[in-house]
This record gives sequence, structure tokens and C-alpha cells, in this order.
Amino acid sequence: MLSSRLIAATQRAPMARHLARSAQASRQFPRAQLRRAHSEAPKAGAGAPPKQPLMRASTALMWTVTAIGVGYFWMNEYAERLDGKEAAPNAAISRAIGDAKTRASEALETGKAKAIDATADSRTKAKQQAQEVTNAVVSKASALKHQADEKIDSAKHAVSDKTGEASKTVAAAKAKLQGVKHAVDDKVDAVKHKAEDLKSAATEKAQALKSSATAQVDAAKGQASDIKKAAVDKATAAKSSADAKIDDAKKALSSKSGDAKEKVQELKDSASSKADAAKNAVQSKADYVKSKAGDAAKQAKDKADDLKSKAGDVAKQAKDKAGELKGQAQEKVDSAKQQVGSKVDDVKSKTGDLKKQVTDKASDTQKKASEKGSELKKQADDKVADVKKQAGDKVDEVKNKAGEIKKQAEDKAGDVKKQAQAKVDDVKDKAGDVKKQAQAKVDDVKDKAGDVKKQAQAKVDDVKDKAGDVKKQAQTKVNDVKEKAEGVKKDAKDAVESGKKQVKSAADSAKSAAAGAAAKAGNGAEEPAEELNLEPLADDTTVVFVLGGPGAGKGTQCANLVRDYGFVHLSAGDLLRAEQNRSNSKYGELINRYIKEGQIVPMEITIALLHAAMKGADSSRFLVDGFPRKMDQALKFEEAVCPSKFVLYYECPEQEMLKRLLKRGETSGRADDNIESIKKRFKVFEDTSYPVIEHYKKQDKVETVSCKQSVEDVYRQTKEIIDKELQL
Ligand SMILES: Nc1ncnc2c1ncn2[C@@H]1O[C@H](COP(=O)(O)OP(=O)(O)OP(=O)(O)O)[C@@H](O)[C@H]1O
Ligand SMILES: O=c1ccn([C@@H]2O[C@H](COP(=O)(O)O)[C@@H](O)[C@H]2O)c(=O)[nH]1
Repeated sequence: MLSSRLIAATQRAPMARHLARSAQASRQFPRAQLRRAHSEAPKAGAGAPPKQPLMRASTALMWTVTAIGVGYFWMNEYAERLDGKEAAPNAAISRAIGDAKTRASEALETGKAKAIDATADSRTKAKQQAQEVTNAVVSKASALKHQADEKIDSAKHAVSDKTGEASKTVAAAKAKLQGVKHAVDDKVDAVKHKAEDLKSAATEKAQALKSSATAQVDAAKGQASDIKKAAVDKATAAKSSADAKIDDAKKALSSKSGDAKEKVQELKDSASSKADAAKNAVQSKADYVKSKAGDAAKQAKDKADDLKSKAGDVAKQAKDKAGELKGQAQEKVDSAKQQVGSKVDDVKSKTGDLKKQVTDKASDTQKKASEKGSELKKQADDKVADVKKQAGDKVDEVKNKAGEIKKQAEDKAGDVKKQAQAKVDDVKDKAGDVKKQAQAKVDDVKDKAGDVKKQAQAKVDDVKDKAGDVKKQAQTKVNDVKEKAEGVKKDAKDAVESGKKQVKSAADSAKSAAAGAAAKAGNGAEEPAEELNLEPLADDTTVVFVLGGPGAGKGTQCANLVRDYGFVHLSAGDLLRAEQNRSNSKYGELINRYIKEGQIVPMEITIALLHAAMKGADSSRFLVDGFPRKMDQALKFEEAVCPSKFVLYYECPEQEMLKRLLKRGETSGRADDNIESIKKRFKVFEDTSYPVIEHYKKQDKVETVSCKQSVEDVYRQTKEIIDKELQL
């Protein structure tokens, strides 16, 4: 209504038309604004604030009111001007203007009211639209958020899956590494076992070689020993056969002349020394073979020990190598483990970072909606892909490294195996060499044993030949002696008769002397020597007193002198023992007691026995052994029997004499060759017998011989003295 009137008024006046257009324009503005806002709202929902349509409606309302106000102002202005210049001529116009004023005022009021209504309406609508837009925007945002959440969840799952996969891959890589480690360990163990086997095989071989060498050496020793035994047996048999022959010859010749005796003695000595020489030769050969066998055994043992120690070294080297290899493999495995661990940590930390970034991004996404979500997802995917790729690369790297380690371990194991094989071959070669050397030694020993056997056989044959010769000679001698025996039989008979007489007279002298001595012994004093009534001996009788401590070697040296100088050896001790053992001897018991106690038997008995023996002897040269042992004996003998030519004194340390006597006591059967008797004899020698030697020393009749040397050396000295004293 306002507009139609305004249009009518405007048609009537330019001012009114202008006002009408303004009012119409004012009415149309809010609607256009709202329409535009409405149409734009869905599009702007993503970014425009929801209050904008309301503001636009308010602005339109304000413009409408302003337009109406401006129109009303201009209308009044125009009316006043009309009132001032055109009132009179045109009352109708004035009325119309008044009317228009009123109507305008009404219209203004109505417009105001309508504008207020329209504003309220449009505000409500705007509110509704804004609400709708807001709802749409919120729901869109919520949908987007939901989508973003889903995408984030999915990204999270993807990340988690990827992380799980990465963990699995890492675990698989670890398992592979473990497998490689086990494989390396197995290889190392195999190498170790191989080395152990090689060592024990080498040790066994060395042991077998040693046993074989020892057995061969033992066999050689046994052969040598058998040869020696056979040779010794043969030599002994030859000797005993020769001895038997000699004994036979001796028996046959025993009652014959001193020449025959000497010959027999010579033959005996010669056969004996030859047998001794053969024995010694066999012994020294056997010793040589023994020592060679011992050397061969020692060399074989040394070689075996050397082999053993080399095998030990090889095993140790192989063990060390295996240990070194194991250590290297362990180091590599540890390093790979460390790398994998650090990569896992890295992946974990990256995953953590990623999670954080994802969470941060998620909150951003919640604010910035889907692009960020997709971007984040893309980043997450990229990261995951990166991580996956890195993990894959690492796994490949680890795999490669594990492969390399495995290959290195295999190469090393191969090298060690080759080295061990080379060592084993070397040991085998050396063992072969040692075996050859041992075999050569054994052959050598065998050859030498064969030689020794031959030599021993030759010696035995030689001894046999010589024994045969001796036998022949002995036989010849026996025959010779037999022939002479008949001739001398009568002489012998006479000699026996004469000897019997001498023995009887000596026995009688001894008897009377012993009776006196026994009586004296019972009284504690000795029988006077004057009671001895002895026949004088030949003028050329030569007596050498042989003195010295018990066991000094007097008897041994006398035997040699008998052999070489034709002395008659009279041992006072032997004569006393013979008398002691003689059946019906009245003094047997007494002599036995004195000898056991190491005491000096009463001189009458001993001198009578000596004298009788001298009387019955074929020779006038006497070695009186072990007499005089007391001063009265010395004085009496020289007065009643014969003065001595000189004294042969065998000087010997007590310790040496003790040793010799104990040794002799093992076989002599003498009642005084025991420690108690020996001690007593030493005491008697020192107290009673040595003064006799001093007595003769004063007369410068003593020739001293040191007995510490061998029998031969002592005899050499003895001979010199005899040659000098007897001027031979
Ligand atoms: N020079 C020596 N070296 C080593 N042993 C010896 C030597 N002379 C003798 N013998 C040994 O010492 C032991 C004693 O020797 P022998 O019988 O000749 O001594 P003796 O002086 O006559 O003794 P006794 O006065 O007791 O009759 C004997 O077994 C003998 O073989
Ligand atoms: O003039 C002598 C010589 C020896 N005896 C006794 O005989 C033993 C053994 O003498 P050997 O010379 O050692 O064979 C001696 O101990 C004395 O008891 C003797 O009484 N008178």
C-alpha cells in the first residue's frame, strides 16, 4: 500500500517518484541479502561464521529504516518548500501534500512496524538458516571428524600393523641371526671335534708307534739277552767242561810232580782266563746291544713324545683357531644384534614419534578437518613406508651381514680344516718317518744282535776249539803223567811214608805243645816255647812272613806267588782250620772256640802245625801267611823253626777289609766271617798283631804293599818286591 501510494505520488512529482523508488529499493534489500546468504550458506559452511546472515538482515533493516527516514526528510523538505512558494495557488496540492504527509507518516509507522516484523521474521529465518547452516556445518565437520578419526584409526592400525610387521621382520632377522650363530657354533664345534679327533688319532698313532718300537726294542733286547744267555751258557758249559777235564787231569796229576801241577794250573788259568775273556766279550757286546737298544727305545720314546706334543700343539692351535673364529663370529653376531637392537629401538622411537605426530596431527586434523587427516595419513603412510623400507633394508643388510658372517665362518672353518688336515698329513708323514727310523734302528739292532750272536758263536766255537785243545793237551799230559806215574809211584809211596812220619812227629810235637798250651790256657798263662821239640829244616829254607789285617788280601796274593814263583803257601789259619776239622783232633774244639772269638790260638799248636807242613813240603820256599800274629810267636818261630827272610805287609784300611770280609762271608762258610767275629779280629790285629809288624819294621824287614787297588795292581807291587828280595 505504501509503495503504490508512493508510486502514485511520484508519478505526480519527481520527488515523490524518487521516494517511492527508494522505499521499494529499501524493501527489496533484506530479502536479496538473505537469499544470497541462504544460497551461499552451504558453500560457506566450511569457513563462514554462522552469524553472518543475521548481521546482513540487521544491516538491511537498518538501511530500510534509514531510507524511509531519508525519504520522510526529503518529503517534509519538499512540502515546506512547496508550502512556502506554491501554497496559495494550489490548495489541492497542499492537501495532497498534507495527506501525503499523513500517509507517509502512517506509512513510516507501518513501514517501521513492518520493518520491525520483517526484521524479526528475517532474524528468525536468519537464525533458523544460520542454525541450519551451523547444523549442516557441524554435521559436516562431525562427519569429517569421524572420517578423519577413522582415517587416523586406520593409519594407527596401519602403523601398528607396520610396526608389528617390522617387529616380526626384526624377530625373524634375530631368529636368522640366532640360526647363523648356531650354525657358526656348530661349525666351530665340528672343527673342535675334528681337531680333538685328529689329536686323539695322532696320540693313538704315536702310542701305537711307541708300543711297536718298544715291542721291537724289547724283542731285540730279548734276542740279545737270549744270545747272551746262550753264549754265556755255552761259555760256562765249555768252561765247566774244561774245568772238569782240568779237574780230572788235576786229580790224575795231583800226586805227581810240581811241574805237572803247574802245567795243570797254567791250563786251568789259561782256560779260565779265556772263558773269562769270552764272557767279558759277550758281556760287553750284550751291554753294547743293550745300550743300543736303550738308545733306540729312548729315541723312539722321544720321537713319540715329540709327536704327542706336536699333536697337542696342533689340537691347541685348532682349538685356539676355533675359539678365535667363535669369538669373531660372536662379535659379529653381537654387533649385528646391537645394530638390529638399535634399529628396533630406532623403529620403536620413530614409531613413538610417528604416533605422537599422528596424535598431534589428529588433534590438528580435528581442527583442520580432512585435508590434514589425509595429509597426515599420507605422511604416516610415507613414514610407515619409509620405516618399512628402512626395516626391510636393515633386514636385508642384516641378512647380507649374516650371510657374509656365515660365509666367513664357513671359509674360516674350511681354512682351519685344511690347516688341520695339512697338520695331520704332516704328523702322518713324520710318524711314517719315525716308524721308518724306528724300523731302521730295530733292523740295525737286529743286525748288530745277529753280529753279536755270530761273534759270540765264534767266541764259543773258539773257546770250544781251545777247550778241545786244552783237552787234548790235558789228555797228552795225563798220558804223559800216567807214564811217569808208574815211575814215580814208588817215590810217591816213599814220600807218603816219609810224610806220614813227619806228620806223626809234627802231630806229636803239636800234641805235647797243645797239651801244655791247653793247660796254660786253662791257667791264663802260656806254655813256655822251649817245650817245642822240632826237627831242624833244610838250610836253604826261605820263609817270608805275609802279614796284614784280616781280609787284606794275603791269601789272594799268595796264590799268585805260588803260581809264579813256586812258593809253598802255608796259611796258619788254614792249618788251624784243617786241624780243627780233622777227625780225632784233640784240639778241634779249642781251635774252633779261639777262631770264633778272633783270639790267637796258643802258639805251640800253630808252630807245630807250620813246622810239620814245612817238613812235608817239596819246596824250601815258604810263604807263611797270617803268622806270626803275636810277638811270642814271632820270637819262638824264628828261634825254633826258621828265621824269616822278610815281612810282606799288606796295608789296607779297615773299612775296605770289612767290606771284603762281609762279601767273602757270603760264600766262604767260615765261622769268623761275620760282623761280630770280624770286629773282634780287627781289635786283636790292632792290639796284638800290629806290634809284631812294628817289631820287624824296626829291623827294617818290612815291605809294605798298599791293598786298596785291584788284585792285579797289588800283585804287580808284590812281584816287584819278591823279585827284589829274592834277587830274581
Ligand atoms: N785287591 C783286592 N781287591 C778287592 N778284593 C780283594 C783284593 N784282594 C783280595 N780281595 C778279596 O777279599 C777277600 C779277602 O781276601 P783274602 O782271603 O785273600 O784275604 P786274607 O788277607 O787272606 O784274609 P784272612 O786273613 O781273613 O784269611 C777275598 O774274597 C778276596 O777275593
Ligand atoms: O797264627 C795264627 C793264625 C790264625 N789264628 C786264628 O785263626 C783265625 C783265622 O786266621 P786267618 O789268617 O784270618 O785265616 C784267626 O782269627 C785266629 O783266631 C791263630 O790263632 N794264630
